[in-house]
This record gives sequence, C-alpha cells and structure tokens, in this order.
Amino acid sequence: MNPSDHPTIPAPRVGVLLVNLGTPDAADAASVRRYLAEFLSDPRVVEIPRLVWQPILRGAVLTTRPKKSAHAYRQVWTEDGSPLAAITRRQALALKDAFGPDVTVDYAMRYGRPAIVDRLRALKDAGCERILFAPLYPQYCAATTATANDKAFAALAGMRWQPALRTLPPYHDDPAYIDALATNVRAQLQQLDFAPDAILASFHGMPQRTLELGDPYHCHCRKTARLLSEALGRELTVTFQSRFGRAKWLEPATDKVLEALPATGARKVAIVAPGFSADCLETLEELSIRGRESFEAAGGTHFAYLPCLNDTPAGIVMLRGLLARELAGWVAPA
Ligand SMILES: C=CC1=C(C)c2cc3[nH]c(cc4nc(cc5[nH]c(cc1n2)c(C)c5CCC(=O)O)C(CCC(=O)O)=C4C)c(C)c3C=C
Ligand SMILES: [Fe+2]
Ligand SMILES: [Fe+2]
Repeated sequence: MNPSDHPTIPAPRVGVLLVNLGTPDAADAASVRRYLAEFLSDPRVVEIPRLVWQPILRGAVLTTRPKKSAHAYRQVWTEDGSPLAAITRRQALALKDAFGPDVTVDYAMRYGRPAIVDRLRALKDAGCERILFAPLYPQYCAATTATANDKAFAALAGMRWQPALRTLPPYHDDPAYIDALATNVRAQLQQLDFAPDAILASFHGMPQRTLELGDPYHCHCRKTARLLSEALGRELTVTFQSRFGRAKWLEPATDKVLEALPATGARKVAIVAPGFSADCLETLEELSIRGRESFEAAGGTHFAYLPCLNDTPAGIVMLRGLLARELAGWVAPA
C-alpha cells in the first residue's frame, strides 16, 4: 500500500490540567461543610485510622468548624467567587495559548469543583491522548501533591482507553520559581512606605509526624526559603501557619512569631507565602487579616502581606516555563 493511500490521521491533542486544592462553592456553612467533609475525609490529609477519625469529624469538627470557616471565607470572597478558584481559573486562561494550537489548558480541584475526574474525561473526550497533570504545589507533600496524583490515576482506573499521563514534579528549588518569587517580593517591597525590620516566609503547616515519617515537605520549604533569601540578599524567618487539630505541627508557628516579634524590636514586618501558588483563605484571611491584627495587638506598627505569584506576568512566565519543560517530546518547543 502506498503511504499516500492512508487517510491523514490527525496528531493527538495534548492537555494540560492545572490542579489546586479546592474550595467551597459558596461562603455559607452548608457549602463549607460539604467541602470540609470531603477534604478532611482524605486519609492522605488526616492520617488517623478511619474508624477513630470519622466519628470525630462527623461529630465535633463538622458541627462547629463550617460556621466559623464560612465567616472567614465571607471576608475574602470576591465577585468571581472564592479567591483560590478565581485565581486558578485566571491562571488557566492566561496559559490558554501558551503552548500552541494543539494544546488545551484546563484546571481542576482536588476537592469540590471542577472535579479532577470530570476535567480529565473532558480532555480525553476532546481528543487529548496525552495529558500533563500539574498540581500547583511547589513543595511536595503527601497531603497535597500525592493525593492529587492519586485522584488522577484513580480517574484513569475507570477508563477503558486511558490517555498517557505525566505529572508535574515539585519545583521548590527550580531557579525559575525562585527568580519569580524574588522578582515579586522585590517589586512589592519597593511599593511599601516602610522598610521592614523582618520578613517572614510563611508556609502551610503539617503535622510534625509527617516529617519523621519521611515526607520531604519540611525540607522543601526550608530549601525554598534559603534560596529565596539568597536571591534577595536578606534574611527570611521561616514559619508554618494554619495549625489544625491537637497533634504537634511544624514550628515555629506563624501566629506565635508575629505576636513575639514586636517585643524583640521588630515592629515593622512584611510577610510572604511562597508555598501558595494562588492567594486563598489561608493567606488573605489568616495572614493578611488575622496576622495583621495579632501583630498590631502585640505592639507592631507596620504590617504588609505580600500577595502570591497568582496570575501576575512573572508567575505566568514561570509556570509556562515549568510546564513547557514537562511537555518536551509531546509538543514542539515554541
Ligand atoms: C499549600 C499546601 C498545603 C498543605 C501542605 C496543606 C495541608 C493541610 N491542610 C489542612 C487543613 C486545612 N487546610 C485548609 C485550607 C487550605 N489549605 C491549603 C493548602 C495546604 N494545606 C490551601 C490552599 C487552603 C485554602 C483553601 C481555600 O478555600 O482558600 C482548610 C480549610 C479552611 C478552614 O476551615 O480553615 C483546612 C481545614 C490539613 C489538616 C493539612 C495537612 C495535614
Ligand atoms: Fe490546608
Ligand atoms: Fe487557616
């Protein structure tokens, strides 16, 4: 058979799926309860035997926390919904044409909507036989990166004809990420009307036990902070925020450090959250609102929360570079 007798088979499309944690659909207690029930039932997140944890979750936690958290969500809610959802959507939009006409860029959430299984199916149905699955967590953690990847492979487990899947590795020490963070921090420090006595790098906390069990998260956070500090040419104080439950979490705790700083003479502080690829409840409410309140109540005079990379030009250029590298061999370089 002559090659020209063959019908032209279109090249398979490639999909890129950006993934973040997820967030409630609305800032009311019922929506927050639904979200927390799914999130906190994940055994990668709460590593307590199911038979012990579920009664505590269904009892104490889900009867009290949703109301409190809904109040917190309402303080940061936007016209476009939850900040985390709105920013992730904008990141996907900003990358829409970044890899050429054969690549579709979409986004999904590990908990809530849009669900990973739905978006992976949609990409497959649109002809994407190859998908780059990209959890947007710079620092690897079983409670974030691994559980997102688990969910993707579980979705594939239900497909007769699976797409090929690549996952984005952690990028905590990638020069492009460190450069983008440094550029962002420098630009924001220049806008301030004060010179901070201290800069905090606040990462989401984790139970101390996960470090002892070999999760690299803590080391990844420390390395990011060291590299960022070197790039900025100034000291950073590493702290861990958002403690949950009674177990011992990574220390020092962001809130405790903020309360202690003024007494040490540091009354002007700036705080950055390099582990969050998008601003969310944990940065906008916990750091920017409550962090400021506790710092000022302890005698601090100047406080600035420096927003995340989000969909800023520096953030999008960085993501584009990281993703393009993982697409090598699937997509011709731009
Ligand atoms: C960036 C990395 C994150 C790690 C690591 C992480 C671990 C972790 N989180 C909880 C409990 C909660 N986290 C909550 C919100 C939340 N967490 C992250 C990221 C990480 N979590 C983000 C981006 C967000 C914000 C979501 C949003 O809608 O904006 C919450 C919900 C809010 C609340 O009720 O306070 C809880 C609960 C645990 C237990 C954990 C590791 C064991
Ligand atoms: Fe969290
Ligand atoms: Fe929090």
